[in-house]
Amino acid sequence: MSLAETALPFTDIRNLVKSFPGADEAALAAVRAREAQLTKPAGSLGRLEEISEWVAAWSGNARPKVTRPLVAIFATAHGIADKGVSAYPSSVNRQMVENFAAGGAAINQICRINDIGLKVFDLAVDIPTPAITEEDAMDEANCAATMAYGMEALAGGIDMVCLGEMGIGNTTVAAAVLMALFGGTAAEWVGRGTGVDDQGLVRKQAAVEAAVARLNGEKDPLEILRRIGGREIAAMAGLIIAARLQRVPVIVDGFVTTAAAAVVYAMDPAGLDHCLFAHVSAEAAHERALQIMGKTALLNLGMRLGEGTGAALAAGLVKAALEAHNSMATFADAGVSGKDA
Ligand SMILES: Cc1cc2ncn([C@H]3O[C@H](COP(=O)(O)O)[C@@H](O)[C@H]3O)c2cc1C
Ligand SMILES: O=C(O)c1cccnc1
Repeated sequence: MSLAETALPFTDIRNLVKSFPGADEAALAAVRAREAQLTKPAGSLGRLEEISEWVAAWSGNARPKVTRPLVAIFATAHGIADKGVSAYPSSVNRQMVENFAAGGAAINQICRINDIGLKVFDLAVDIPTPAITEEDAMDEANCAATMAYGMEALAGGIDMVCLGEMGIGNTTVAAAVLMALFGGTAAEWVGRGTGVDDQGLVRKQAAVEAAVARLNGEKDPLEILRRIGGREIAAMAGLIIAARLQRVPVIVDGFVTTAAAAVVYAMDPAGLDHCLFAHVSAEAAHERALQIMGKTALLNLGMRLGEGTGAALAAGLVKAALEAHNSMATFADAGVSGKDA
């Protein structure tokens, strides 16, 4: 299918968000009932128990399983990268796409060890979107088409999806989107990304301020995404929306993927209930975004890579949680004494 055929205008996307299903309460209750029977002290698997409940609630399976997990990496280029806001050049984007294909990136190793599929989606990786300090990144048709393209990552029976991205300059774009959505100052949203020096940080802050100023107070989340976002952020926002409708749990990675999630959150504060936040990135403002949305990340490993690496690590824990839930013996099966028996 061509992008033009799959393109949705923003009104259609708003309607999709309005039709979001809630949690599957029956599946959730079934998991809680089984959890209570398993041979361990009640609650002793901590957040692993919550993970089993979360997969059940959002996949609609009383015996939650993940058999086809995928890391979807959206790769693109940003005009803003030419303004000295990243420690690396945009040529890295295509080189990393080739590295993903050759199996040489960090994400390849984490996917292999956790038996997770990996697909890279090329969002015109050699054609940067205009610098958001000066021009809108996308027009509506393009932004909606890119969101629709992101939705296609669920094709082929994917039953859990991890968000990943590659796009030099995208921590600047993510900071601009988050500031426009949630307020605050550029200094509060900007961090060192790939490792910019102090002067780079000042340039980044100025770029975020200029991009947000261009919006003249625009608060519509899709307009913010279109005007000062980027293609990978649009595709990931689309994927989060499609996953909710198709009952596929989503694992959000770090700062950049959280900016995509924040667009959906701003449209519907319950719209991320099917998303697990994998880790707190070392990118300073990530924790701030999580706090605003009331999310508690699973891991804190000091990582600041992107590519979906944190999400893929969390996916390994999800698999472990589900294996424990589904394969442990019950007190009755194993003849183990229950509490105070
Ligand atoms: C070799 C390399 C591999 C990467 N993999 C992810 N990123 C990460 O760094 C970029 C964002 O940081 P900034 O906003 O500072 O450019 C994104 O491409 C992100 O995915 C990488 C960056 C580099 C250099
Ligand atoms: O947390 C992230 O997503 C991140 C941080 C630094 C560079 N790229 C991505």
